[in-house]
Amino acid sequence: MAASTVRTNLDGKPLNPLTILMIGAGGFIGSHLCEKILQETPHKILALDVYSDKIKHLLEPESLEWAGRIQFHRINIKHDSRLEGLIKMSDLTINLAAICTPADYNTRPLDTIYSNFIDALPVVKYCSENGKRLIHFSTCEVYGKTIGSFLPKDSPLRQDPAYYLLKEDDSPCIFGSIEKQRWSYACAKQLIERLIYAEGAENGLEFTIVRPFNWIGPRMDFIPGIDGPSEGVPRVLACFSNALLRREQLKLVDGGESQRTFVYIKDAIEAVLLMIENPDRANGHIFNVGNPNNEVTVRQLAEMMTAVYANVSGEPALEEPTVDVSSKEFYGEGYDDSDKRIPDMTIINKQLGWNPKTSLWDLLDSTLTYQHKTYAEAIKKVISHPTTS
Ligand SMILES: NC(=O)c1ccc[n+]([C@@H]2O[C@H](COP(=O)([O-])OP(=O)(O)OC[C@H]3O[C@@H](n4cnc5c(N)ncnc54)[C@H](O)[C@@H]3O)[C@@H](O)[C@H]2O)c1
Ligand SMILES: O=c1ccn([C@@H]2O[C@H](COP(=O)(O)OP(=O)(O)O[C@H]3OC[C@](O)(CO)[C@H]3O)[C@@H](O)[C@H]2O)c(=O)[nH]1
Repeated sequence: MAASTVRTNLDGKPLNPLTILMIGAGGFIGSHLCEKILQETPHKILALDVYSDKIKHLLEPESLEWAGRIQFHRINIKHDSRLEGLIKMSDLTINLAAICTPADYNTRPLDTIYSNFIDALPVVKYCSENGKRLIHFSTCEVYGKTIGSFLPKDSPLRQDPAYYLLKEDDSPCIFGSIEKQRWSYACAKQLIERLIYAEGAENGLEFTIVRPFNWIGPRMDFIPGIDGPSEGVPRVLACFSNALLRREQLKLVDGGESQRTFVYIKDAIEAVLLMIENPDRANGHIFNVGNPNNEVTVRQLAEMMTAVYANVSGEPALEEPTVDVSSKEFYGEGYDDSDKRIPDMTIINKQLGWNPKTSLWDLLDSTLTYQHKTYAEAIKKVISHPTTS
């Protein structure tokens, strides 16, 4: 961006360049947010993470366009005394750090709870004590299951939005029993939301809470055996991409009946930038960020990805592209699922005027084009020389 352009917020007020501490900057969302901020704003980023692979293109000295506006700090927030100093140096802290892959929730519940609750505590505390603004990333999973999921399958009430639409200020949070450890993540996220809300109410913390609804796009997670562990289980986009790249069947957990709404990462990042630059409109709010128009069952997602990938790669799809697996077999004991996730958009529309733009077909097309370009050759090599991987 041209240094001389005066950037204004939604109310036409000029914006001063901010220093932003981004915790978890090296992850999927963090990498896109860093890119957006560096390309389109004058703000500075203190990028904190234990990994930097996904933002190395932004850190290389050749990227002179934004040299000096991003600084990487390899820090684990679990145990590092530098955290408070970095929060003090910044105008705003954005906390993205988390264990947030469902395969971990029931198999590593302690790590999941520590990561999503205990490790976030000092971040909230230091922001509150030092009068610093916080944007905290929660999740759509705090809603858990819909009210409608408890109705008989053929009940007409299931079609009524009152029984499924997820509203920030209205919907209850409905989790399964304690032995369903799937909900360890959602419960930890809910408690940190409540703590942040209470810090706002009792101590005046300026906060915004983001509830992402299945943001997807390039750089999400990893492809097992290529840039992540061979036995690792990433989120569904990467699981299905991995199967397509390897010409294997896509696994549908419990029949692939669960429903999700997917939003393109680049649309969603626009919403976060509006929150960053419009504190008067964003502070004290919890925002659903998703695309209610992009709802599919997981089975439909698999079918769409199969069709899009055949187009992108030029290779015909398998005759039987999917296979059913039980959740116990795929995720192990203690897995459970959200049945349906449609975000109500009233609050984000009213406060920030944000709407998602990209259709599911278009976002899958650009994402699978990226997956094919990035991984197809590496997968071919691994398949032809399995022992050298
Ligand atoms: N992607 C989505 O659709 C989605 C949906 C719901 C919620 N979220 C939330 O958004 C946030 C970011 O998600 P993402 O998809 O980018 O995940 P991600 O795993 O790609 O990114 C998280 C980053 O945090 C870092 N991190 C974790 N623990 C850390 C620690 N102790 N110290 C320093 N860094 C640490 C990781 O190394 C990683 O780079 C998470 O809080 C997640 O719960 C994301
Ligand atoms: O190979 C697979 C992998 C997954 N599924 C099913 O797809 C559904 C979605 O799974 P996934 O994207 O991995 O995760 P969730 O949507 O359940 O949870 C995420 O939502 C937001 C977030 O908080 C962070 O991203 C995270 O918790 C699900 O039904 C799987 O069972 C499949 O069939 N095959």
